[in-house]
Amino acid sequence: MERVVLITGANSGIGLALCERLLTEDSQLRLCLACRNMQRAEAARSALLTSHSNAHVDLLQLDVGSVQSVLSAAQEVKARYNRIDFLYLNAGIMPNPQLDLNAFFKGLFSRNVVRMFATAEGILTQQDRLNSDGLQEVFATNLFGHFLLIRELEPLLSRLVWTSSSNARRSAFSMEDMQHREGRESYSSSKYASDMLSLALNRQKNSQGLFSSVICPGLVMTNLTYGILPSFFWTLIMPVMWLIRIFTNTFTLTPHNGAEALHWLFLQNPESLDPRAKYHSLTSGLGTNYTQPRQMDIDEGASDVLYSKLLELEKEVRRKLSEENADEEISAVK
Ligand SMILES: NC(=O)C1=CN([C@@H]2O[C@H](COP(=O)(O)OP(=O)(O)OC[C@H]3O[C@@H](n4cnc5c(N)ncnc54)[C@H](OP(=O)(O)O)[C@@H]3O)[C@@H](O)[C@H]2O)C=CC1
Ligand SMILES: CC(C)=CCC[C@@H](C)[C@H]1CC[C@H]2C3=C(CC[C@]12C)[C@@]1(C)CCC(=O)C[C@@H]1CC3
Repeated sequence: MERVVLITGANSGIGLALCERLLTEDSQLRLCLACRNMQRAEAARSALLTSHSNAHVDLLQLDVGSVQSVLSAAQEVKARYNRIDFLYLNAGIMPNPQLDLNAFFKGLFSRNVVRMFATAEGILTQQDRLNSDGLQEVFATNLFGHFLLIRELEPLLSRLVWTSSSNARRSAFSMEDMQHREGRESYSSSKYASDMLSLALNRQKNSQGLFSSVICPGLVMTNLTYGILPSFFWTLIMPVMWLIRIFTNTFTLTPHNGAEALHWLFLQNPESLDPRAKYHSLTSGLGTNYTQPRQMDIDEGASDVLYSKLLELEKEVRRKLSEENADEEISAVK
């Protein structure tokens, strides 16, 4: 039977590499690339069809950072498919990243140097802003848009896979400020929230046959990392990065390597997976790829609280949207 796989943020980086890997694994697959920019989505589709000429590759317009776009895209998915075998929640942003060079050089000479290279703990901040739905942009894109998509498509779904990060950190997240309006680590906070949400979804939905997993792709050269340092600089320090890889294995560096855990999960029986584990894509010093589960630092109770808060926010945004639509209808009649 033809399996249907929907991937958000599939037009570049890790998402596009995953598409390549999945088509190599199963040429009968129906892939749906859910992207906000249709020109880039078309280019990704053409690239995939060049290497897999008989592949079934569909495109879907989806801006996960916009409530209206998620709701419209979900309607379109329901009209097109009667089930989604895998939903990869991969789209993500890190706007205006700032590297704290002082902390970086201090970290280089500390006991935590390996941890710093693996997680970027203490050396990276971002500047977030409100989007047109009145939500924090990073929260809306990396977490809430995906949550809404899951809620809309729930009856069609069986497997969810989140592209999280080693940068997800408990101390960056606050339940009182889940959108991270106050701090400067919105990326870390949103990724920690996705880890929590995955656990909560497993607790609430496994009995109904829905399973969620989280992965970390390692440090990968993509548009996201080129936003932190320019691509020529990364190319310049590539020999140093290969050296660091010997000590951490988290410097996967290429999108193909970064997609290792996403691909590996595609081959696993969901019941054999650990809901409290994050599955890491790792690459050894000799260039061998493998997947390793590592326990996440999460409370089950807190994950349930986050789930309830997201349901509340969902109600609020739906109410706001229907009020706005009603206002528009009234002014159209006038
Ligand atoms: N690169 C790395 O080292 C790491 C990356 N990650 C995670 O991996 C995931 C993929 O990122 P990566 O491949 O690195 O970076 P890219 O920037 O190459 O890919 C991000 C993808 O997400 C899409 N996207 C962004 N915002 C939206 C939106 N509002 N609606 C729909 N699609 C959107 C982008 O589309 P567009 O082209 O339109 O911008 C792009 O296709 C992210 O979740 C990221 O946080 C995690 C750990 C490390
Ligand atoms: C010599 C050398 C390799 C310098 C690079 C220093 C930093 C720019 C990187 C060190 C750890 C990196 C890292 C990320 C970005 C780049 C670093 C801060 C991520 C935050 C990218 C996105 C993620 O989701 C996790 C990554 C963790 C490690």
